[in-house]
Parts: sequence; structure tokens; C-alpha cells
Amino acid sequence: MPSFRKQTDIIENDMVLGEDWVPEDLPEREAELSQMYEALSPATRGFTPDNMFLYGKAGQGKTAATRYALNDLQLFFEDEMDEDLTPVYVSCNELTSSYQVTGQLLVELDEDITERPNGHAPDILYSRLFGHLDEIGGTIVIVFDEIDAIGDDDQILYQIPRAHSNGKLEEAKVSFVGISNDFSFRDNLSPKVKDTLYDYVIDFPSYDSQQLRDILKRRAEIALADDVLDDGVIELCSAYAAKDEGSARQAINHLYKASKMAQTDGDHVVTTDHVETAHDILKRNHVMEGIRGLTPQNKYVLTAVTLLEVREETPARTGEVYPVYREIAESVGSEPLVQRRMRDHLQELSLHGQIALTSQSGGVKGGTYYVAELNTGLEATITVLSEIDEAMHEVAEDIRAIADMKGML
Ligand SMILES: Nc1ncnc2c1ncn2[C@@H]1O[C@H](COP(=O)(O)OP(=O)(O)OP(=O)(O)O)[C@@H](O)[C@H]1O
Repeated sequence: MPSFRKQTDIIENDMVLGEDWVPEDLPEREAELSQMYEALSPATRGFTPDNMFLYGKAGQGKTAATRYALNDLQLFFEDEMDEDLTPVYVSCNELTSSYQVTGQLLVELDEDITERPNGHAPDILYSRLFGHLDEIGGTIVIVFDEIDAIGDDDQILYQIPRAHSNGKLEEAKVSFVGISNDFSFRDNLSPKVKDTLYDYVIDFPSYDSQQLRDILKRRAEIALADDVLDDGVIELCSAYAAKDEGSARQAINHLYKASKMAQTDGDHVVTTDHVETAHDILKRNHVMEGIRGLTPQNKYVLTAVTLLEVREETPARTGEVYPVYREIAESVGSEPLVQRRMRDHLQELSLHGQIALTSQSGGVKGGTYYVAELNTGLEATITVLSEIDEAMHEVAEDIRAIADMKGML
């Protein structure tokens, strides 16, 4: 049973290590910020700022830079301008159409609207949106995070820049910042949207290990007590993040988790051992999140590959995975797919990173074929599979028993 015990004072400010903290300084993003300031600068002369798209992998400071620039512009407006600057942040995650994004914008702008409107004609929704924006007035910058979720349904990116000339907006000067991890999104916009946008496209290249170290040092100075980090802690957190995607979020999470562990253990110093353990936990959480998001069929196919793994029968060909998958699907009361469809699921799992598919040539008939093996931690995978439901729990625990017996865990 857990119990409370006296903790040491390693972390002085948890919020500084949290996701919403906006850093006071982003020296690694000076070049990107200066392009962003250029795009926003028309606002300081009373004109509509230019639209922009920010691209880069996860944790590269796109959101932090946007908040930083807009906070700064807001201060400028307070001191120098007769009108307000209003930033509006919308997460487009899971919003797959311009209609849904417009609905979400209405929810953000109007406190009386608690649910995204549904069933109205798009024009009505746009009129309501522009009516609200005009009521707010001044300069408004809408930040669309994960804008690529809308796919090719990109009307909203046409509506905003054209709203004045189409007579839909009278007062407010509105532009947007689109944030995305998908580099091809801007190129794949419809020609109508591309023609309308006067935009900046700003790339955020991935941080290297040295940059991640600098980011961590600055963060540790504000968040942690003095002299609580052992030699090598910052370096190890940065190295783990750099080895993956160079995400500052990942580096900060390693430091935060390791510091929390040291603190709850009653230690006075964070050591590289704490970082190693933090890394294992974060990696495991990541595996778990990935598996939880899979469809049931994907999970059965993954279970089959996991069983083959503990039987030491991987890498396995599709034809070898299939009977195992079939038996698992049937044992949990699900209709098995035909082999060809199951192969599609193997491919999906390989795209998501849970299994590795390697092509091999030769075989009886010649040509190439694929072999599959597990690409995630065995124990974490079995644990998540066992949490799906009662039937899967039994299957997964049988797999765990074999792995245990063979000393694989
Ligand atoms: N140059 C930097 N200096 C200090 N902190 C940074 C820097 N870059 C990123 N961070 C921090 O890293 C974390 C992730 O950054 P942010 O959310 O801006 O990434 P992002 O590129 O928007 O990622 P995503 O696409 O996943 O949303 C935040 O806590 C942010 O404050």
C-alpha cells in the first residue's frame, strides 16, 4: 500500500516543468521567432498580420514560440495601440473538417456555447463566427494547433483570409497561425486556399543534444533547488531525447520524472540512476498509450506476434502468424479476418511501431516476403494487452506465464 512520507525539497516549482509553462527565453528559436515577428509586424502598424504555418516534429517549441510571440505582441498593444490583440487557441486534434473547427472556435469564443454546433448550414456557422470576431474587434490571431487533422477539408483557411473582401468581417483584423507535424500539409492544400493565403512557412528543425542540454539547464535553474543535480543528469536526459526525436518535451519529462522520484524517495540529489528508471517508466507509458489506441483486430494481431515472440518463433511469416491470430480472435469471441486482411493489420502495426516487418528474399517460390517480430517492450506489451478486457486478460496472462518460465521478463 502507498503511504506518505517526508519528501525532500528538490522541486521548487512543479509548474515550470509542466506543459503550460511559457519559457521567458527561447534562444534556440531566435531565427524562427524573427520570421514570426516579421509575419506579425503589420499588426503594429494597424494592419492584419500575415498568416503563418509552423512545421516541425513534436516538442520543437512551435507552441512555446507562438505563445511567446503573441504574449509579446499583446504587451506591445497594451503600451502602444488603441485597440486590443486577442489570441485564440484551438486544438484541432480529432477535428477532421473545417465545419468542426469552426464549431470549436465558436465554443472557444462564446461562453454560452458549450457544445460544438451541429446540423447548421456551413454559411450560417461562418456568419456566426465572423459576427463574434467582429464583436471582439481589434486584431485577432487564431492559433490552430495540429491543423493537419482537417486533411483536405480546408475551407476555413480560405474563409478567414477572404472574410474582409467577402464582406463577412467589418471591424476585426483576423489572421491565423497553423501548427503541424505534417510537412506535406501546406503543399497539399487546395489550389483555392493556396491562392488566397499570403503566408509565411516556418520550419522548426529538431533540437540537437547540445540545444536540449541548454534548454534543460535553464529550466532546472528555475524549477529545482540549487545543487540537487548530480553530474551527468542533464546530459543523460538530453541524450535520451536526442536519440529519439530531439523533443524538448521529452527531455523535460525525463528531468521532471527523475526529480519527482528522487524527491519521493527522500533523496537529496537526483542521480543518473533516477534518470534511467524515469526513462524506463516513460518508455513503458509510451508503449501503453500506443497500444491502447489500437483497434481490437490490431490488438489480436499484436497478441499473436507477442505469443510467437515468447515461443521464440519470431521473426515469423504472415502464414505463421495467421493460425495463432485466428485462434486468439476466436478465443475472445471475435470473427477472425481472412489472412490477406490480417496482413494489412500487420502493416498498420509496423507503421505504428509496435512490430517490425522486415522483407526477406528467397523462399520456395523465390520473390520477397515479410517477417514480423515484436518491436516494443515485452512486459509492457503483455501488461497493456491484459488490461483490454477479461477475455484478453486470460490470453495475455498465459503469454506472461510462458515468458516468465523462460526468464524473458
Ligand atoms: N527553446 C526552448 N527553450 C525552452 N523550452 C522549450 C524550448 N522549446 C521547447 N520548449 C519546451 O518544450 C515543451 C514542448 O514544446 P512545445 O509544446 O512548444 O512543442 P511543439 O513543437 O508545439 O510540440 P507539439 O507539436 O507536440 O505540440 C514545452 O514545455 C516548451 O516550453
